[in-house]
Amino acid sequence: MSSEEGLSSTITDWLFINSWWLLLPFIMLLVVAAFIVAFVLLLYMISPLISPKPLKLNGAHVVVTGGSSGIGKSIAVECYRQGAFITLVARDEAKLLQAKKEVEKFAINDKQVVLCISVDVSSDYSQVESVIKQAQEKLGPVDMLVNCAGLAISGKFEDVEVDRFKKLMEVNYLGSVYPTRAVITTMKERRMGRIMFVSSQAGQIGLFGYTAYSPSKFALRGLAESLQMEIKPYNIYVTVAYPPDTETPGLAEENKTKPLETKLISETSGVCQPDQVAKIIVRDAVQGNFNSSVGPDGYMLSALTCGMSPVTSITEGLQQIVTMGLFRTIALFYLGSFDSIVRRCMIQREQSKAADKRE
Ligand SMILES: NC(=O)C1=CN([C@@H]2O[C@H](COP(=O)(O)OP(=O)(O)OC[C@H]3O[C@@H](n4cnc5c(N)ncnc54)[C@H](OP(=O)(O)O)[C@@H]3O)[C@@H](O)[C@H]2O)C=CC1
Ligand SMILES: CCCCCCCCCCCCCCCC(=O)[C@@H](N)CO
Repeated sequence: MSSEEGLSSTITDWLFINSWWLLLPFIMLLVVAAFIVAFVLLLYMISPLISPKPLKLNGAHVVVTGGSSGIGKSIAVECYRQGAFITLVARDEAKLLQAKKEVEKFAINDKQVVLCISVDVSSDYSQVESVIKQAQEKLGPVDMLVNCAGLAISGKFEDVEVDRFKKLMEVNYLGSVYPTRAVITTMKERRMGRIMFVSSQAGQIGLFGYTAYSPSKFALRGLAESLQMEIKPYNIYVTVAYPPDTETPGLAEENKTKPLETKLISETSGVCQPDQVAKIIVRDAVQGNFNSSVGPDGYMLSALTCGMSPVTSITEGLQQIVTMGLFRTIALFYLGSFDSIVRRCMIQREQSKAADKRE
């Protein structure tokens, strides 16, 4: 008996099986597992090649549209706290000045400046272009553009005035295209920059009451994906943020006319504070992440709706691969519960209408 046969018979004796061939499936499984581990390790080794270098906010020029209120103002504060120079863009001058004072409280050195510019980002491209030019002359080329100016209107499809559909596309979509168009050439020349679009969880999923709002936020994703493919070789990174309901003057205004269904469905992912949302968004933009989500529901929604969006870290890609099926399963339950909210509200409405008639 050769020593090899001796070894295999020892193993087979030990495992109480009569032929080592029976071990073959396990050996194959081990080999496959080893390959997967090696593949993942290799991916991590090349990950510095695909992840962008973080942007230094200290001394950078950050333009925030919609920076006079809510999420935009919190983003401005967060960047200012990290040493950035800020240009706030919005229409109302009084609100701009008030916001400037609030942001200035968070200075970390005496060189920092907050500039205010009053313009409607959605109406006339040449106006937007000229104010961005002014801002660049005063504070230098834009390192990061935050497109946060936006408006939310909710209501049943037939209740929303027809002109509101156009208005929302103008402010939420074109109002992001114009400032981006005004900074992109300089960014490409400098081969650096960050562009952020503030979409919404309602830009990842269409919901009752958001027939006018959701499309304007979905549009940003299409813009962001296309633009990112064009400008990645120029070292410019795009981030799309998908916040849930956030306690801002904008949300208070929207809530005045929000259908009950929309309220109940939105409650699923709760209400956030603007400072908390801003911290996450700014961190993701600095790191150059394409996707920025808030909270566990936000995380699941983003993994589930990643589609063909660019991937900015190996971990993110692996998480998407592993979790997608599971999250779709969970999503089916959510969808079922949303449908039942809508059905219950309809029945209730009809009952109260019938009661009104009887009186
Ligand atoms: N709050 C929320 O629940 C959520 C909000 N979002 C999105 O985040 C963004 C900010 O929302 P939020 O902070 O609630 O909004 P706010 O209403 O609190 O602030 C909106 C800001 O945008 C400015 N703005 C509006 N229209 C224009 C315009 N045409 N041109 C220039 N500036 C304009 C406003 O200033 P002025 O009116 O003076 O121009 C203000 O500074 C929006 O895009 C919104 O859709 C996304 C998810 C959740
Ligand atoms: C695995 C699947 C998980 C699914 C979770 C689904 C959660 C849906 C909640 C959607 C909330 C929409 C908030 C819109 C906020 C907004 O943009 C306006 N408030 C602006 O003012």
